[in-house]
Amino acid sequence: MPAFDTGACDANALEASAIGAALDREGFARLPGLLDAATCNTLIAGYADDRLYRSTITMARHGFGQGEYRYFAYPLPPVIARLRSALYAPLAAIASQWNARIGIDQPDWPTEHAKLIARCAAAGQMRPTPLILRYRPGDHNRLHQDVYGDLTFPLQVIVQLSAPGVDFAGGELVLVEGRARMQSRPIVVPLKQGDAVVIPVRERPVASARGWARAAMRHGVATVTAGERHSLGIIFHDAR
Ligand SMILES: O=C(O)CCC(=O)C(=O)O
Ligand SMILES: [Fe+2]
Repeated sequence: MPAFDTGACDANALEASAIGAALDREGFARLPGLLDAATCNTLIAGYADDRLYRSTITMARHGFGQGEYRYFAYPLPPVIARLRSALYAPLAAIASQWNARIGIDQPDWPTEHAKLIARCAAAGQMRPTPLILRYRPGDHNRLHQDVYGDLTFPLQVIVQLSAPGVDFAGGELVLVEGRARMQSRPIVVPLKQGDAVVIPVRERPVASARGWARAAMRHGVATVTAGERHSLGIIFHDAR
């Protein structure tokens, strides 16, 4: 079993107010250097270890794009379990603020991740959603939203595990923002190895002339043109 508990996450990166401000300004918030290179490489090496996963998805079979991803099984590798609960706290504060602005999803969000998981279980959502993705040349991820049941926590995190320009080329993370009566806006998120990004799962509040409006958000990955790209997805709600 790889040594998953070596990676520390940078607590300074987890300021709710800074993350919230970046989301408001750009539609995403980068968390630079969330994982060190050794932890990224250990997670990549773990892609081959069947014992870590509950299922493997061939994206082309479902019209999701081309490539493969694997959902981690419970218990999650310690570094992922720690990241999921450490990241949740500041994001729950932002999610509650978004509720006040545009009233999405739940009336309130628990402050601890374990309580969100209990709420998911009560709604019949009991399967873990953190996943690792693997893209090879020609692979890509079509624009989508990671909704896994009625209970959808509105923010998620993606970690770039491979080194762009070294391990792979192409494969840019792309967000598309849709607003009423406007053309869609493309957003490319620049990420280095170990960087993470916080993105809205389905929508986010945007300031408009008449108060807060909703912007619909989808994300995907452009075609990988060379090498191999791995990423880690941390979704906070569990799946049906
Ligand atoms: O590979 C990526 O960067 C995107 C992964 C993704 O869609 C997700 O984590 O939800
Ligand atoms: Fe996704």
